[in-house]
Amino acid sequence: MIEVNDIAKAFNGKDVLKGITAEFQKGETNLIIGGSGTGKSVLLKCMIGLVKPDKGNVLYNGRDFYNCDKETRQSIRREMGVLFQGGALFDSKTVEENVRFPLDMLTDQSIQEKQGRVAFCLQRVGLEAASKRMPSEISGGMKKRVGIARAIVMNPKYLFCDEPNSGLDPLTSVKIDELIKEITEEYEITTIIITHDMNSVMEIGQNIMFMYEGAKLWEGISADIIKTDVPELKEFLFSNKLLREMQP
Ligand SMILES: Nc1ncnc2c1ncn2[C@@H]1O[C@H](COP(=O)(O)OP(=O)(O)OP(=O)(O)O)[C@@H](O)[C@H]1O
Repeated sequence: MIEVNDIAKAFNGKDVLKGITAEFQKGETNLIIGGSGTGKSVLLKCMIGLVKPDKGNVLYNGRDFYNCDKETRQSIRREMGVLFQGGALFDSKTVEENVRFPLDMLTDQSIQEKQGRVAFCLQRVGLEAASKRMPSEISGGMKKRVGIARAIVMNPKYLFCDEPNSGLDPLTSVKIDELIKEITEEYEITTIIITHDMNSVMEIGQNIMFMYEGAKLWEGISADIIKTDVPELKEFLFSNKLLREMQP
């Protein structure tokens, strides 16, 4: 479980996060939704240590990420997997080398152990046949799969995905969502996904948090979201024509 307590952050005097408190459960796909510029990415960066919050704390299974010793912080970091927007693959490395990269950087495993783990992860995302290809030779959906394989190669307890569906067609998006949800449940990972994709909200929104101007305005499950009374959330949701037609 990840607990975020009263996280605040300002840039150049502008409050970007205004005291966010939330819990994200193990084995669930936790979604963070909201319009552009509402602070979703900054919150995620505060959680993974890329941006230091001005106030508040983040607890990883009770361990306070910003108020712990160096060794504890290092071990929490090793328990995190991140799927970056756009995949962030190294163009000059093969699929297999991209997935192996965290193992090369962070472990002293033998080459056989690393190859075994990489083969397992590539097989898990259905890409074993593409291991020797270069990123330029594979599709956008396959690149996301490589990103997922790399994000899970260290066997993470926590998985962070920044807009995993961006740039994908609807069918491929659904497949990526399903893969992330399956992996989350199978390995009991606490997964946090930033998304704009309303299909993801409805299909894999086991816990959804809606942000507006740096604050949390709503949280709940997908079955309840379209019954919301929060005007800002209604406006966000029902800008989507399909959902407008489903509006109760
Ligand atoms: N390093 C930074 N320095 C200054 N301002 C920043 C920095 N990072 C983010 N911001 C500002 O913080 C606000 C929130 O940005 P953030 O990227 O979290 O939005 P978002 O909700 O993820 O939006 P989107 O959905 O468009 O990605 C924006 O106004 C952005 O310009």
